[in-house]
Amino acid sequence: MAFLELKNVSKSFVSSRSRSTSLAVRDFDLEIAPGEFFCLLGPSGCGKSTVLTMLAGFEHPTGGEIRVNGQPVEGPSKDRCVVFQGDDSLYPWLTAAHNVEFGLRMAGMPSAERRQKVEAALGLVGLSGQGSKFPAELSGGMRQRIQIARALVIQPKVLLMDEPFGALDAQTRHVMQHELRKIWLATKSTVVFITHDIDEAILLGTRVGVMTAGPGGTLRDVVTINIEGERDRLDPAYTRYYAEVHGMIRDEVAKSVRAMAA
Ligand SMILES: Nc1ncnc2c1ncn2[C@@H]1O[C@H](COP(=O)(O)OP(=O)(O)OP(=O)(O)O)[C@@H](O)[C@H]1O
Repeated sequence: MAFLELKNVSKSFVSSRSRSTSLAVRDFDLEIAPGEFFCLLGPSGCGKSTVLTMLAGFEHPTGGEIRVNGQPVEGPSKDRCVVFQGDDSLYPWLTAAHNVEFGLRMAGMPSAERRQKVEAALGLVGLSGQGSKFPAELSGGMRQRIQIARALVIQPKVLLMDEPFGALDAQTRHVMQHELRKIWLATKSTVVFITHDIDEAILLGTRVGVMTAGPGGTLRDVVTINIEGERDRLDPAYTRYYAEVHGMIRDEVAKSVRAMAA
């Protein structure tokens, strides 16, 4: 059963200065089942973030249709939570726990229930006992985990993540990938995850979608990653998937280089 559906979706932007139109995404068709972890890869500028912002309801398709649980997406919803790259969106004047709690407070949840949920969310991201610290007292990786906890605590039906680990150093990134995989195995939320990193996509995704080069990228192929449980870069299956996806990305990058040179 499809939970997220993108049917023949296109998106054009009109420049406010020149009034010219540029195509960001074209004829994008995809169905995502509940509980999937779908990773979207593609060359820079192919339209990955545009797909995500349309799923979030921040932008509207100029063609086609997007449905979540059978309902057309008409705008943002608390059922679809977005985590962006970096940690700029935390409130610096609130503690980590109060940042995580913010959405629950806005929803009017009683304080005892809020505290319990915040503690559980901090535990899920490996930050139990760190709730009284302010963002400035935490490392970049910890701040990013607070962002993820803030999204998880409201138990959204869909978690939309746009390169959430893009700004982290390699070591922290590996730790965060491992933790996100564990969180997803425990919660089985529906996740759409944008990344540039083939390794990250294969470590995390149940399926990996590869987009064609932009401008006006579309979905080229989807690879199902059949590796259960924790994933390991030394697993021969990992290497096979890596080679398959890498081949597709290499072709697409070569096409975009040729198009730029023409
Ligand atoms: N708000 C906007 N207004 C005008 N053009 C936009 C807007 N957002 C995106 N674009 C254009 O749409 C195209 C796709 O951009 P998008 O950010 O979705 O690509 P991407 O695959 O996420 O890129 P990257 O991997 O570099 O982050 C680009 O040509 C970009 O300039």
